[in-house]
Amino acid sequence: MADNNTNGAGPTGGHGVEIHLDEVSKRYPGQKLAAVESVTMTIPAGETVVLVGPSGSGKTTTMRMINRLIEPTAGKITIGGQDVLGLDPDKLRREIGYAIQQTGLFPHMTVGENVGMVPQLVGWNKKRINERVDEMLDLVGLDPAEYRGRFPRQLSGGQQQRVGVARALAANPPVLLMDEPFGAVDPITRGVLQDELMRLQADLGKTIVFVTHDFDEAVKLGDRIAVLGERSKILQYDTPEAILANPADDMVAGFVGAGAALKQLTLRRVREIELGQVPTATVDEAPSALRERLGTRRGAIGLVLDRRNRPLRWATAREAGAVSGLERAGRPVEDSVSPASTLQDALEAILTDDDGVAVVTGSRGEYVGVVDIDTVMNTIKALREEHGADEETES
Ligand SMILES: Nc1ncnc2c1ncn2[C@@H]1O[C@H](COP(=O)(O)OP(=O)(O)OP(=O)(O)O)[C@@H](O)[C@H]1O
Repeated sequence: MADNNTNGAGPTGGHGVEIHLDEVSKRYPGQKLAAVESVTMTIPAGETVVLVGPSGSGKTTTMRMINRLIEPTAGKITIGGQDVLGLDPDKLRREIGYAIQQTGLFPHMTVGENVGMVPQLVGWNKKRINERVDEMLDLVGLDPAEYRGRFPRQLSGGQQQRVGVARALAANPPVLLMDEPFGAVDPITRGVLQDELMRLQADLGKTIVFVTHDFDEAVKLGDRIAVLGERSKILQYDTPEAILANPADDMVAGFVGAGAALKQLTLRRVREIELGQVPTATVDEAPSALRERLGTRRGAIGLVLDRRNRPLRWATAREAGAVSGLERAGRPVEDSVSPASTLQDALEAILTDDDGVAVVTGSRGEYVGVVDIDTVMNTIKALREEHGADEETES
């Protein structure tokens, strides 16, 4: 918004800009205590920052002051260096995408008219609006021909949320404010919508401020999370990894909830850790070859690979010794994970494997390495150390 996009940006416009809150407060008329008290934070350009905190902590109030749906009582807010209090509020709001749980769609307007509303307000011509509407509906996974002419009540909850996101993005704003946008849909649809938002954001690079009271949603979507306490006091503002590894205090720990260590595993990919290796042999080799590579270590297992290096079977030295051909040795490899899998997926595979090992395969299904429980435990430990958790407990 700062620079070039006042009439709706072209394809390269609309990239995120920094938002800065400087000692921003809000006291509602007639209230003794402020709803938001002296919040200072910087939301970096192009990042998704999630505000989480208990009900009534002031998340929505804080967010709505950014587009001046609520006027701050004190403090300063800048977007891309521009002081928002110096801007015309209507113009400001057209340049900031806004998506909310209740979708805010106008019931008497079609999906197309809802999505095209802001572009129309800022004066785009009809052709450009129509093209943009179709492009946006496509982007959020709704077939324009089918949905453009429908009314909101003719859509499912998840589809309405998609339209809400399409509308928020229509004028290509650099900043997107999202207030529990997926709060009203079932958990499966919610997961799908979260994935879609992440995919969109990877391409669009907006600055997104996202409010939720669901910490898992915050971990999934946030580049950073601000955990807010009463009156929007910032209890911790950091990456999901850092907050999970080392919550700043008991309040944050309580909010993070049980299973913080397990949640960390959703943030790490198999490709980021050092894989283990097991002895291998191809099906064409003699069983003795695998037996020799496995040596005499008890419980050691190896992999039989096919001619294209894809894992076929797990076998111990003894199992290799009991067959005339490796294609029948041991037991089949049931499952594998990829370098892009999360460590949580890997842990799942480890726990369901008889020998507690997950095999990792590359894009052509070829053997790359293995992950076992020790690797996963060491990763959790390293994460804790990286984020200073141990120093803290010692001091
Ligand atoms: N219009 C208003 N007038 C007076 N008080 C208000 C108004 N809007 C919000 N509040 C109060 O301000 C505080 C913060 O509310 P806010 O909606 O920002 O919290 P929140 O963290 O978004 O909560 P939730 O998760 O329940 O939506 C609450 O104590 C609320 O009662």
